[in-house]
Amino acid sequence: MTGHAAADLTSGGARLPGDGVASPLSGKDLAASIRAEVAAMVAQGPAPKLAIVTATADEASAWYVRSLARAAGKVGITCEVVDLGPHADAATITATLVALGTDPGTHGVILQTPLPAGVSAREVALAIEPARDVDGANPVSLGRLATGLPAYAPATAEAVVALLDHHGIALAGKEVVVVGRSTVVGKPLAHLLLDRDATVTVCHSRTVNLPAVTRRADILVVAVGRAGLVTADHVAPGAVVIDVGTHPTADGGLVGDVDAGSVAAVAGALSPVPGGVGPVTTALLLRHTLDAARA
Ligand SMILES: NC(=O)C1=CN([C@@H]2O[C@H](COP(=O)(O)OP(=O)(O)OC[C@H]3O[C@@H](n4cnc5c(N)ncnc54)[C@H](OP(=O)(O)O)[C@@H]3O)[C@@H](O)[C@H]2O)C=CC1
Ligand SMILES: Nc1nc(=O)c2c([nH]1)NC[C@@H]1CN(c3ccc(C(=O)N[C@@H](CCC(=O)O)C(=O)O)cc3)C=[N+]21
Repeated sequence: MTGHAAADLTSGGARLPGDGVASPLSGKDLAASIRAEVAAMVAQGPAPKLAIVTATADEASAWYVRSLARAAGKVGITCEVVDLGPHADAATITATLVALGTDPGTHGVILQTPLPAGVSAREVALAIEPARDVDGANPVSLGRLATGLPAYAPATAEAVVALLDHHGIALAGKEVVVVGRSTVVGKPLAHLLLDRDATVTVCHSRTVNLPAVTRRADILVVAVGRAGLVTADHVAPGAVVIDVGTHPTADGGLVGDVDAGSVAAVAGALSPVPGGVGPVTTALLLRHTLDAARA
C-alpha cells in the first residue's frame, strides 16, 4: 500500500491525492530489518555495551529504559543501567559520564531525561564522550551535525528521515514543516532535512497562525509533546504527516501529537503511534551502539 503511495510521491508530485484514507507509514518493518542487521553484525565480534545513565523517578523514563534494555538484549548488546537516583547533583552525573567515556568495556552512553531540578541537561551532556554519544545529546554532537562533521544524530531525528526514506518519500525540494524546536528532535531534524535539500520551516509555541504555516507543508513532522495538537485543519490535502509524539493513555495505550482520526481523512500518508517513529528510534540507537563499538 505504502509502496504505491511512495511511487506517486517520488515521481515528482509533491503530495498524494487526498482520497480520504492516509497510507500508514509503519516503522515496524524498518525497525525489524535494522535490528536483524545489527544482530548479525554483533554476532561476528565481541558484544558491544551500552550504558544508560538515569537520575529520575519519572515513570515514562523508566519504561523507556526497560524497553531499550530489552531491545539491546535481543540483538546481543549488553546494557548497563547506571541509576544515580532522583537527587543526584551535576558533579556526580558529570563524573559518571566522564568515567563511562573512557571505560574500555563501554561503547555507547545515553543520559536519560528528565534530570533532577537544578541540573542543566546541556551542561552535563558536555561530559558525554562524542565518540560514544549514541543519542547525539552532547551539544558538540549537534554542532558537528550542523556543520557536516561526522556525529551521531539524536536517534529520533534520524528515525524520521529513515522512515521517510524507507517509504520512498523524496525530500529534495520539498516544503517540510517541523513543529517543535527541541534539542532532541526539532533542531537536529532541521539540519538532517537541510542536508537532504528540503526547504525547512521550524515552528514552535510562539509561531503565529500555526495552521496556516503547517498547511504549506508537503511533509509535516510533529514533535510538540501535546496529544492531538495537530488536527485536520493543520494539514494540506495529500500531505505526508510524521507523528513523533508519544503519550501514554489511561487505558494503557499510546497516542501521538497528531489527532490521527481527523488527519487520516486529509493526509496522503500518516505515521501511526504506536508503530511509527518509536520502534525505528530504538533500532537506530542499537545501530549507533554497534557503530561505536566497531569504530
Ligand atoms: N518516538 C520517539 O522516539 C520520541 C518521541 N518523543 C516525543 O515527541 C514529543 C516532543 O518531544 P520533545 O521534542 O522532547 O519535546 P519538548 O517539550 O522538548 O519540545 C516541544 C516543542 O514543541 C513546541 N510546542 C509546544 N506547544 C506548542 C504549540 N501549541 N504550538 C507549537 N509548538 C509548540 C515547543 O515550543 P517552545 O520551544 O516555544 O517551547 C517546543 O519547541 C513528545 O511527545 C515526546 O514524548 C520525543 C523523543 C523521542
Ligand atoms: N534524549 C531523549 N531521547 C529519546 O529518544 C527520548 C527522550 N529523550 N525522551 C523520551 C522519549 C520517548 N521515546 C520513545 C522511544 C520509543 C518508543 C517506542 O518504541 N514506542 C512504541 C510503543 C510501545 C508501546 O506500545 O507501549 C511505538 O511507538 O510503537 C516510545 C518512546 C524516546 N524518547
